[in-house]
Amino acid sequence: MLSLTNLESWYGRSRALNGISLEVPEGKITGIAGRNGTGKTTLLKTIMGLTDSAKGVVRLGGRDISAAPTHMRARAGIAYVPQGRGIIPDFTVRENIVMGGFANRAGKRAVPEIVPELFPYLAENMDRRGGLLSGGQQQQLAIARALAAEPDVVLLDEPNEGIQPSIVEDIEKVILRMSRDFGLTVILVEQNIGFLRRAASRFAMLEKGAVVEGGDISGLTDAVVDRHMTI
Ligand SMILES: Nc1ncnc2c1ncn2[C@@H]1O[C@H](COP(=O)(O)OP(=O)(O)OP(=O)(O)O)[C@@H](O)[C@H]1O
Repeated sequence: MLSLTNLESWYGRSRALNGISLEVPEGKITGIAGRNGTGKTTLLKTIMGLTDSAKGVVRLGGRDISAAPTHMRARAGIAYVPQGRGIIPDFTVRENIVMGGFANRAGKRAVPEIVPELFPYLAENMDRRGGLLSGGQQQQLAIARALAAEPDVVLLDEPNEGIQPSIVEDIEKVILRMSRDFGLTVILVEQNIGFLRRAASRFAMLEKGAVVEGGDISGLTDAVVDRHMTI
């Protein structure tokens, strides 16, 4: 279980999270929603220790990792798939995936066995340069790289943003399988409310760096969406 208590987070002197507390159930998908600029990405970055400074407590399986540097959080079992994917264009598909193995607790530096089943395109194009892949294929690559760490928790930041519709469905299936078949705990930042309702068991709606609504996914009603997401 990942548990966040009173998280505050800063970029320089500007505070972007204002005391977020969230219990993230194990093996389930927790959805994070909210308008642009409300702190969704910052929440994921703060869990990874990637903002300039932070306060509050991040616990993973009961262990307080709030003071741990990013690579130790990765080693503790949290993998981050950032918005914009962050793949290395000059590395091959294989090299990009294996890079994720730096945080593998069993010391494995390999393409996970599950990759061919989840991502047939990647399996068939292991020697292709990452930069030659389409946006959707790069998103798949970023997820495969996260899985190379064999994490317990995966943080996904708008995995379907800017991706051609034909691949969106494939990526959604993979996200669902992460929790249903592999028992991974997932935090999913997602603007597509339909997918959030299908995939997540719990949600948190953010406004100005704070949780304004949250709980069981059944509480993510049209009224809540209208109140906090329409512009
Ligand atoms: N690197 C940064 N330096 C300074 N301020 C930042 C930085 N990144 C984000 N912010 C600010 O922090 C606040 C939260 O931004 P964040 O990116 O977390 O929002 P978001 O909900 O993920 O938005 P989006 O949907 O646009 O990705 C915003 O006010 C934003 O301007």
